[in-house]
Amino acid sequence: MDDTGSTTNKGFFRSRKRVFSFCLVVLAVSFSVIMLRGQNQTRMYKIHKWFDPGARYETSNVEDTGNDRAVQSLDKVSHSDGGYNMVRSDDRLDSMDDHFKAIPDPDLYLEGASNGEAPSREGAVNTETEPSAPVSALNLPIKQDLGTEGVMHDVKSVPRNKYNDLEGALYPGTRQVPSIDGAINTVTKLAIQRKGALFADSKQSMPVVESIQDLQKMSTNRVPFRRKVSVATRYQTTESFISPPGTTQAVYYDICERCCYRYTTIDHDILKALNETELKERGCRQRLPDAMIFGVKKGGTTTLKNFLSYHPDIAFTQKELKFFTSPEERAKGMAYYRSRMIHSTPDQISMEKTPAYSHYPKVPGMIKKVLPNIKLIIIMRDPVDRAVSDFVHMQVTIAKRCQMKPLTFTQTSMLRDITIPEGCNYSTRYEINHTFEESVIDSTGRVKADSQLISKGIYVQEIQRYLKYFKPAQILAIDGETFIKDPYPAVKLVEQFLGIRDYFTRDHFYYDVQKGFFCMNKPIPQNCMSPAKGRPHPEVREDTLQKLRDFYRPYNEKLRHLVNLDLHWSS
Ligand SMILES: Nc1ncnc2c1ncn2[C@@H]1O[C@H](COP(=O)(O)OS(=O)(=O)O)[C@@H](OP(=O)(O)O)[C@H]1O
Repeated sequence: MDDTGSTTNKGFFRSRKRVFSFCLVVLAVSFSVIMLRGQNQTRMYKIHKWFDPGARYETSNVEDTGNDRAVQSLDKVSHSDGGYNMVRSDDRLDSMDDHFKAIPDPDLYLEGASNGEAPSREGAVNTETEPSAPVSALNLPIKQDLGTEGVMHDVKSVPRNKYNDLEGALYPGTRQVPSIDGAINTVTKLAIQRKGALFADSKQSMPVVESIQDLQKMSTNRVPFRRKVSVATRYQTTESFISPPGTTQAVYYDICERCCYRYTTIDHDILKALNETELKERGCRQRLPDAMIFGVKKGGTTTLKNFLSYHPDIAFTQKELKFFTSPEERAKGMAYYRSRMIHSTPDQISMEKTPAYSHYPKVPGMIKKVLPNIKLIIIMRDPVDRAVSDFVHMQVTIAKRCQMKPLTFTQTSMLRDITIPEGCNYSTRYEINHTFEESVIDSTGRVKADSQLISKGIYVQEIQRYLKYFKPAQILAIDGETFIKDPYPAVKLVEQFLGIRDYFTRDHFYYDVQKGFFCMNKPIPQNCMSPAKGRPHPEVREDTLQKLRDFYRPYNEKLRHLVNLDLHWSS
């Protein structure tokens, strides 16, 4: 044995230096082989993740494009008569901008093309041709049986008059919330027991809630109470602790190691971007959306977005980008659109949500041109509830625009007591009047089918427009009413649909009696939507409700067949 310890090739290995160099070369070669294999495996993972029935990625496409799936897909699509060809081009984003120039502005539909008039109800329904397949043959990938999940429950009306801001205080009326029996599931009970006590807000002199029994009693007796988060509660984060949840300052949770942002609470802007260095380290880039929530307005889109934002495999752009509905935004081009997206890691799905995308007829065609493989999610609720919710939303918006803030609770309890200044009602198509009834029923007693409060509830038409461009398997429809009563099955369905990790568990969610809705308990405890979501609704006259139900019935019936969902509100 020589001084290298080797028994072979004495000539070559006669010095330690040569042995060391040899080892270095071997190491370098092995490392390269491992890296190459690793890359291939990543590609395979992506293919597996995205190749489900209906997705239109091709193996070569995915391998070529690597991590930047959506952006690269732009250069492989060009339109020809009757279809989409795969072509190559170098000026990918710019070339796609040309597509927009050829497409009429979607706003023309809603604001009226030349005479300022919106199309009639018939016109609206027939603006687009019917999808090529008969409606009954379409089978969207959602067949939910959400009733078996354990926390489905009856709904009861309980008073909700405890809001004291403009967002939440319009009406002291009633709202539908789940009954306590069904709502408090085991997980919530445990959470409450673990916390020991919930405290009443001293200002409102509401009772203290100390046990699950107290909670049940109060709910049965319809006693309002507020929860105060204990100031002593701290959560382990790698960030320095700023302030506890429930206070006005945001707390940042650096608990998603592979994300490009820190989490904060739903009341605040819930994702906070990392700094430049951190973004680089984690391979973060802005990417065009792989998936989006495209509707419907007031369907529960924000709650779904917020919940999904906490999934480590999803990077959800928080702001509604409204790119496809705004000519000004589109004029800025695709590179600009991408620059508005949140940073995502190569393994994350990049998402945005703009509910208006479902309501503008030309939008599906535009999306198809630039994002042909996108996965689309629509969440729909009873169109009658949607209309009331939209009415309240519009009143708040008008009030804000007219600088009527701040208003006290009594002032806002009924907007009919407030004189909206001339020129304040900026949206004539909505025809927002003092009462809901005046806004949706005309002087002859008929439903105002042209009003956007009404037309935005014709979901079957909206989905059909998307089905002209996208395969059914690219669209996931969620029943927003079921989602309100229990969000868990819906988020599981989304995970499945997107092909991402099985992350959410039941104990991510709990029913918050004070809020009257489900909130998140994980990864951030007691994380509810802001008062702008779940506003009290006005009482609506029974005959108005009946007219609206009659109006929507045929559309809902068609919708039920189309999406293959058991929509309890459809008949
Ligand atoms: N968990 C939870 N918490 C609070 N609110 C919830 C929740 N789940 C669904 N919702 C319902 O979401 C409705 C608002 O819908 P959107 O977020 O789509 O509205 S918007 O179009 O973005 O303005 C909102 O409508 P309103 O009740 O009229 O405010 C809620 O009913």
